[in-house]
Amino acid sequence: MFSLSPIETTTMLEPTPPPSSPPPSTLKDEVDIVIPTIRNVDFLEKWRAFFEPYHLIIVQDGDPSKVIKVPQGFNYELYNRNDINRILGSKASCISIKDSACRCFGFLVSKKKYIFTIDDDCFVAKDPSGKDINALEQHIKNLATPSTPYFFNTLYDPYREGADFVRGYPFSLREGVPTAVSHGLWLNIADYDAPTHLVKPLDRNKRYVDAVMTIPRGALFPMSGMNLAFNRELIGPAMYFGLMGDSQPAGRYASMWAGWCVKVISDHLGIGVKTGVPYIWHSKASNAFLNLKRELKGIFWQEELIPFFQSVSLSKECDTAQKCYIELSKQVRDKLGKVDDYFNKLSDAMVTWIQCWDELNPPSSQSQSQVLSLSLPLHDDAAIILSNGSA
Ligand SMILES: O=c1ccn([C@@H]2O[C@H](COP(=O)(O)OP(=O)(O)O[C@H]3O[C@@H](CO)[C@H](O)[C@H]3O)[C@@H](O)[C@H]2O)c(=O)[nH]1
Ligand SMILES: [Mn+2]
Repeated sequence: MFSLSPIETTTMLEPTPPPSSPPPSTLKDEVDIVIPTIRNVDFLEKWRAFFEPYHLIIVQDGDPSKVIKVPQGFNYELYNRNDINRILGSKASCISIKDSACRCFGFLVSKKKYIFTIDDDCFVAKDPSGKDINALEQHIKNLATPSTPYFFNTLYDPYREGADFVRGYPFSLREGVPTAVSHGLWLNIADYDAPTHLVKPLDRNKRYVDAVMTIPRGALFPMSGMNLAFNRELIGPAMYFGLMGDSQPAGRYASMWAGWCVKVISDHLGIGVKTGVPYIWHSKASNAFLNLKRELKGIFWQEELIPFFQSVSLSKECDTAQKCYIELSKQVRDKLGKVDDYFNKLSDAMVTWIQCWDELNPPSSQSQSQVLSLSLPLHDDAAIILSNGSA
């Protein structure tokens, strides 16, 4: 068994004026904010009004002897590489080094229902009216309301204020399904790949689209870890960010890999993935030339990975995210191992990740719901799709 003892846990050091609208106490106890960092986390000062009531899990990448300065008044745990090695032992090899993928260690050690993960160069954005966007609050709203993966609502998220299901939307599908993931977006520097950044270095995203939509069942999407929230109890075991960075052939595909696994598993379990608001302000692009080197293999591999994920089918016995993930890891080895030996290693790392997950989150502590047996009054078409078990 692992023993968790982060090198630093701080409590509120000095009374600070409460944020304008403090979260309900229950909610504050249901969310961990996970931040991967290889620098300081001064950016938290800009988020204080929204983040201070919450617990932070800071995953320090790079040199563990470097002291990461955290602004006073935040309640946080900080884990560096020494902690990861101490807590996971030989299994620590599944947590990437020198890549933002290390953030998934924070998902592993959290005990909360919801995770919000954000990069340390992401700041509070303003909506078109000039109001600061409380990204965390919007993510929780997205996660707390159902998704509609089986039938697209053209007025987008029907559960948002001022919206609803449009005419022709089957009433048998209006209950929706639980939401596993809320994928937020970015103003200023969008999460582009290196080639796009290289050819469009001056591109800045100024377009604020006030919409949230469920990504339809069967559709994949390129998940970014920059501004992301999820229900840890529903899909946490599938949120592994893979083997990236140091001594790995690819980098900067961590969140995409996780997103493809999460989406096929969410489709199988009958839970939803939303994308859209909230926006954050992404302040800087990392070095596009270095990123091109890191991404190169991934750019070629993804042309083989997408057909693989589009063809994934999971057995009916897979009624939890863990079981789905283990079955998926076998398919990765069988079908992607021939693309590159890296995928055999990744398949093993997926199994190691689940072992870590189960050891740090023993079933008694997990209120992970078994697959949501689709008790929905399903429309015939959707029922037919489901009975084929096709993703
Ligand atoms: O070796 C590293 C490098 C970075 N980090 C931390 O990860 C995030 C993202 O880093 P950064 O903002 O420098 O890179 P971006 O290109 O803007 O990030 C996007 O690409 C993905 C990188 O793989 C990332 O998920 C996307 O958001 C920061 O918090 C860095 O401090 C790290 O931990 N280790
Ligand atoms: Mn960034």
